[in-house]
Amino acid sequence: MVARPSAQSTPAEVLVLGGGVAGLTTALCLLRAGKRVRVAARAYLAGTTSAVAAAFWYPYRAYPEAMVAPWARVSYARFAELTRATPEAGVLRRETVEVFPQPASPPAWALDLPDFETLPAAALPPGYGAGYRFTTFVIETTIYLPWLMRQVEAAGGELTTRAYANLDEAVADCPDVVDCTGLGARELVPDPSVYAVRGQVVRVKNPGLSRVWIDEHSGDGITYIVPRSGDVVLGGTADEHEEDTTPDPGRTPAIVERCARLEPALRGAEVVSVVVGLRPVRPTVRLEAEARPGGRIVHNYGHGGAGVTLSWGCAEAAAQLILHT
Ligand SMILES: Cc1cc2nc3c(=O)[nH]c(=O)nc-3n(C[C@H](O)[C@H](O)[C@H](O)COP(=O)(O)OP(=O)(O)OC[C@H]3O[C@@H](n4cnc5c(N)ncnc54)[C@H](O)[C@@H]3O)c2cc1C
Repeated sequence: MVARPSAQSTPAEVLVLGGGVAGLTTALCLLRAGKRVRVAARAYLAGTTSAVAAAFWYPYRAYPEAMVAPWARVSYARFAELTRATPEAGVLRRETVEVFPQPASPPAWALDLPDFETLPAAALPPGYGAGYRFTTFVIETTIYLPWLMRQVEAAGGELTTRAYANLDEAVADCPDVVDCTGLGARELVPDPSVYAVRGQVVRVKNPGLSRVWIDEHSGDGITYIVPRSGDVVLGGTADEHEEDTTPDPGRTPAIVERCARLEPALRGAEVVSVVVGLRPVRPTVRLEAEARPGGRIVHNYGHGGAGVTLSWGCAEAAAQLILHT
């Protein structure tokens, strides 16, 4: 599926750097708009953060909120379409309950979700002071990322494996570049404001669950339960500036226990795998065009803990910058 760079008969009009969810979605938007596109990435699939993501629609650790909400809304609509018309993409519609230890105001992104509702106190698990219910989408990355790659190729895009040392090298290859390199942007751009927030998740066999749970605020670590078709992703951790991608077996029991307090059926569930990824966090998502000698770069990176959630909104905005500036 993925080729080394080759001499193309017709050179690409846009070079997309990055083969994670940001790069592949951006490439697809550009191809659908009629551009000839080459994707170049150091790694695809299991070599990306995108493959580790839980990956449910939920704006988490991505800024500024005023931009994140509209980008997330676009993705919400695209994922809804995929569940309706494209089951092979691996996107599941899921009821979600988010709980809080204290009373809480709804976030800005929640206000125009079609079925967002505040839970009555009687519907909350013991010890919680507030909660919401809404529909989210779970993106099964083991299915969705290969599906995106197939879509890119079917639309005429080329997927190549190559690590670029800097952006001038990329512009020398193609004057229009979209930079979707996630944490890699720190060295490539270079952009020292991008940093890693390490996340460890535990995948267990699904004992028959379908509801997503989120508890971000109970004080003993972010907790989420994300049922997929064959397993459940249990999270998690959020370790600022930590970059060791080796799973820490010492943290797995605490993750499972926190989740089992919300869904007792998880107690004793068989662990399938434990994986770690590095969220590409930045004070704000970088989505803008930058002129460089001989060409221009559209940046689309720094999506933090919400790169899947923002993928379609940011990809469409990045494609617009290429098409109309
Ligand atoms: C544990 C965990 C759980 C998460 N859960 C969720 C969730 O539930 N929902 C959600 O929305 N988000 C979630 N996220 C966040 C999400 O995974 C990221 O925001 C998203 O994957 C970032 O996508 P990306 O394409 O920008 O980066 P990546 O997936 O890391 O892709 C970057 C690409 O750039 C390439 N690259 C880098 N440098 C270079 C270079 N110099 N030359 C060429 N190629 C280069 C890489 O090889 C790779 O192909 C989670 C993250 C973690 C770690």
